Amino acid sequence: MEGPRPVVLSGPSGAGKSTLMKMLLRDYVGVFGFSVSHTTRGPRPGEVDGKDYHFSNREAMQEDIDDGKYIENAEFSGNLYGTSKSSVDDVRAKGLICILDVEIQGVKNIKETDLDPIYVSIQPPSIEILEKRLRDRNTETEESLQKRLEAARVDMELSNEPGMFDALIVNEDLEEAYEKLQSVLIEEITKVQSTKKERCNS
Ligand SMILES: Nc1ncnc2c1ncn2[C@@H]1O[C@H](COP(=O)(O)OP(=O)(O)OP(=O)(O)O)[C@@H](O)[C@H]1O
Ligand SMILES: Nc1nc2c(ncn2[C@@H]2O[C@H](COP(=O)(O)O)[C@@H](O)[C@H]2O)c(=O)[nH]1
Repeated sequence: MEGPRPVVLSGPSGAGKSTLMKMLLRDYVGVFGFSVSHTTRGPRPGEVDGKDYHFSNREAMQEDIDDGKYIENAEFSGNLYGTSKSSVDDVRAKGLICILDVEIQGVKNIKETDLDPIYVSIQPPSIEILEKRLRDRNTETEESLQKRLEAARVDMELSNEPGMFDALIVNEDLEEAYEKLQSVLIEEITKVQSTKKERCNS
């Protein structure tokens, strides 16, 4: 498909991916679009079906995975997560930079496809700070928090492998991390903004 390159945002749960992505969507209306994933985990308070996730069940998701409707899928902390082809196509068809928020197995799976995104890893300053952020977010049970911290340790190691990511951003100060993220994506942002301007002027 023609158009701007998608962006894969990855990194440990609690590192700040959603926070940074929401900042991009807020500041660049008509430039970015979020690929809404499917998951078997239950919604958190305030999460909206079809906006934050397509909340599903394992049987339905597995059937669609088997039917080839997903670009990638992975098991994370006891739940199934996946990116459907239609979620990405819907965003790309509008000429927007499609943002995919996926864990590390999803990154590896996407590398086997022809999507050709920009790969960005958002990392916490330390595992201790990550734990504090996850606890303060108040979304996890002790069991799921421990699973996420274990997955975070694996992620923090794998993310440093050469060639895994185009950019690694440590999210210590939020504004500084956001500045870095914008600078990594500036070429694609400018492309979309120029196309929009040309359309307005013609
Ligand atoms: N730079 C920062 N300093 C302090 N707190 C932060 C920072 N960035 C994000 N947070 C907070 O940390 C928590 C985790 O952030 P967020 O939910 O964006 O992480 P995430 O990577 O999207 O997690 P998940 O993968 O579980 O969805 C949130 O409560 C958020 O407000
Ligand atoms: N491989 C995929 N990973 C995904 C997808 N959507 C989200 N995620 C990742 O799951 C964890 C947990 O998310 P949470 O919302 O339960 O906190 C996080 O690391 C996300 O990046 C997906 O479609 N595929």
